[in-house]
Amino acid sequence: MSETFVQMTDVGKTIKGQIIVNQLNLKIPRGQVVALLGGNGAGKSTILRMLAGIIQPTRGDIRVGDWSWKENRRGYAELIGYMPDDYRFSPGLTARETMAFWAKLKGLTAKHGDDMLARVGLEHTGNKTVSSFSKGMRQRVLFAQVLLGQSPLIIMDEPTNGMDPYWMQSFVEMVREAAYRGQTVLFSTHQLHIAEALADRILFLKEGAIRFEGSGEDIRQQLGSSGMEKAFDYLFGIADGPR
Ligand SMILES: Nc1ncnc2c1ncn2[C@@H]1O[C@H](COP(=O)(O)OP(=O)(O)OP(=O)(O)O)[C@@H](O)[C@H]1O
Repeated sequence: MSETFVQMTDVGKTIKGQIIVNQLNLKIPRGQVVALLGGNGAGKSTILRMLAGIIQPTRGDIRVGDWSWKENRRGYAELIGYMPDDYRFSPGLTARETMAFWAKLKGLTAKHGDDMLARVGLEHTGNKTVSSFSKGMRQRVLFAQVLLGQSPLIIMDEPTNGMDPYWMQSFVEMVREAAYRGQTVLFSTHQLHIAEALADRILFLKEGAIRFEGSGEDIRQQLGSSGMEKAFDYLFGIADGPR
């Protein structure tokens, strides 16, 4: 797991004069699962959106595989599956129609869409409109979408938001399988146990910068059994930081 697949070099994002992301440097090897943690407004979604090519950095460079977005937008986009944190589904479309649409965009058949819907346990509700689904069910549709086409890089913004414990566990297993197949995964979460269960590497963000990082094991070794909570307390300024 040594080949760098994602590289962010001196990446910054300023919006309306406010620095949102500050000189971010990050290398992610192929097949690594990385969790982004941080309080509200820490910059997680902004970083994920820049990586997904939805917004552009104000400065610095982002490369995924052989491409940067500036050099080859199409080549770059083809490497990426993105699960946004808020997605407005087309009101009249069923889950199957929605998946068929996304499958077509990726050059796949409607059958691929159906198969993926079954993987997230929604085969029996596929003919209902997605707008009638609960939050957790909508998240599972979005997760099915991100798994379509086995993109080399999967980017997910708070993917387990609203998922019940059973589907959180299934989510963890499916993401692990994806990483085992060599897909690289970057996701944000507020759920410390999901980050610990899933990520090879956890990045703690504050004010658009990485303040602390390591594996779940590293964090426990440095900070004891409640290491994740301690690191989080540090982020919120409640305790002294990890040294
Ligand atoms: N388009 C925008 N216009 C103005 N400010 C923005 C814009 N996008 C992001 N911001 C600001 O950037 C900061 C980081 O936002 P971001 O959504 O990246 O945080 P986050 O870590 O994902 O937060 P949360 O955990 O609440 O989802 C916030 O202060 C936010 O208000």
